[in-house]
Amino acid sequence: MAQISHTVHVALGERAYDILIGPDLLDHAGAILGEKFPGCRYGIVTDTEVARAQLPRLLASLDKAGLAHQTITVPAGESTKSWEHVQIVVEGLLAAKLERNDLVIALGGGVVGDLAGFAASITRRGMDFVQMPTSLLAQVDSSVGGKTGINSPHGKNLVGAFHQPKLVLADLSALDTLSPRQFAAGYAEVVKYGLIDDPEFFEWLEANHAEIFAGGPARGEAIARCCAHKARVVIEDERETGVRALLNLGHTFGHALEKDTGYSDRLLHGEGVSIGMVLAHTFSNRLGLAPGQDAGRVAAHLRKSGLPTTLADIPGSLGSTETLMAAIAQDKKVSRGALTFILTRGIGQAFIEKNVDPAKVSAFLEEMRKA
Ligand SMILES: NC(=O)c1ccc[n+]([C@@H]2O[C@H](COP(=O)([O-])OP(=O)(O)OC[C@H]3O[C@@H](n4cnc5c(N)ncnc54)[C@H](O)[C@@H]3O)[C@@H](O)[C@H]2O)c1
Ligand SMILES: O=C(O)C(=O)C[C@@H](O)[C@H](O)[C@H](O)COP(=O)(O)O
Ligand SMILES: [Zn+2]
Repeated sequence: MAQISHTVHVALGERAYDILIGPDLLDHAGAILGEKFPGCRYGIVTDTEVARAQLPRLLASLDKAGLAHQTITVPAGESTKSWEHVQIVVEGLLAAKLERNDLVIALGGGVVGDLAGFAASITRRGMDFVQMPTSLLAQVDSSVGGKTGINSPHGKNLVGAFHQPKLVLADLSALDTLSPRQFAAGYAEVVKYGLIDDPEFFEWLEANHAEIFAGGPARGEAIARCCAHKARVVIEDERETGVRALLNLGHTFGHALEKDTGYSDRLLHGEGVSIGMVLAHTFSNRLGLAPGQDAGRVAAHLRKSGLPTTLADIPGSLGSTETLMAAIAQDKKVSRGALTFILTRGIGQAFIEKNVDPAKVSAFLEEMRKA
């Protein structure tokens, strides 16, 4: 029997699903899927590193349950979120003769989840999929909420679809093979939930982050709290017409930096979010909205967790401020040409600010480059 330590329900009417969290879910995935989706065959999408570290557990459990499956393996890393790999995944699903009512499994981090989810959304005009997140980032954020897609040379996540999974299985023991740098990157998105509107959670993280990193019971609790937070927001605003934009705290800056560094190992998504959240707090302070000590406290906690917090922490040289501003101008929150930022009045008091003056953003970035 699978041990399920937490269940979070995402109540989206006919698109509702559960997030199951537990220590050994990949070993029981076959039994869980066989009962929930009788008769289905499975197209597993994973990357080279996860294929080595975690795929054998999933394959063994599907075989034990007698479920038919084919695996499509893509290269690990952010550059795999590309048109080229959408084509490879879609053609792989078709070559495996998976039918519209079969299921795609995304086994991996956010890259595999976003890519496989998008491929599922367009294959045979829409196949269902199951998220099996194996990175901390994917367990607390990307596997939940239905944003899928790829990057473009024009910007981050500019191509995609809203496509909710049918089920999320978050196996806590999968995190045992994740590198410390990747774990820390995922932790930035954990901190994000506290900074948006839950100052008590941020305080709890300050007190418990060592146990979360060490793999104690606080880890599962943190993951469940993040999923519950994200589920609440997604239920209220599935397609980001309003409050869901709060989940983008730190991302306008972060995405521009990811594009500038070529979607490479120079800056992981969570690292960009870490720097972006510090910039969002500091910018809010410069605009007279938030106390300076809050930005300092946020930066101190992220730094203590092994994350970069300043532009100078990014290895190599950055493009010009104009280049960064051009990337920011392609952000999906831009409306009628006006910039939207998630700003804050302090820890746990984020808000959506429309019509932010680009000249102020540009001057702020100039200041931060010299800091
Ligand atoms: N859809 C959303 O709502 C959403 C939310 C947040 C982030 N994202 C996206 O998610 C992506 C980042 O996700 P990520 O941080 O998981 O990156 P990732 O998918 O690249 O995974 C990180 C690295 O860790 C490896 N890995 C993953 N699980 C492992 C395991 N258990 N053992 C060993 N290695 C493992 C992967 O192979 C990869 O090299 C970005 O593209 C970001 O834009 C999407
Ligand atoms: O789910 C959301 O909504 C988020 O904004 C979560 C983010 O952590 C995530 O990085 C998301 O992919 C960013 O969305 P985007 O719309 O700015 O591409
Ligand atoms: Zn993110």
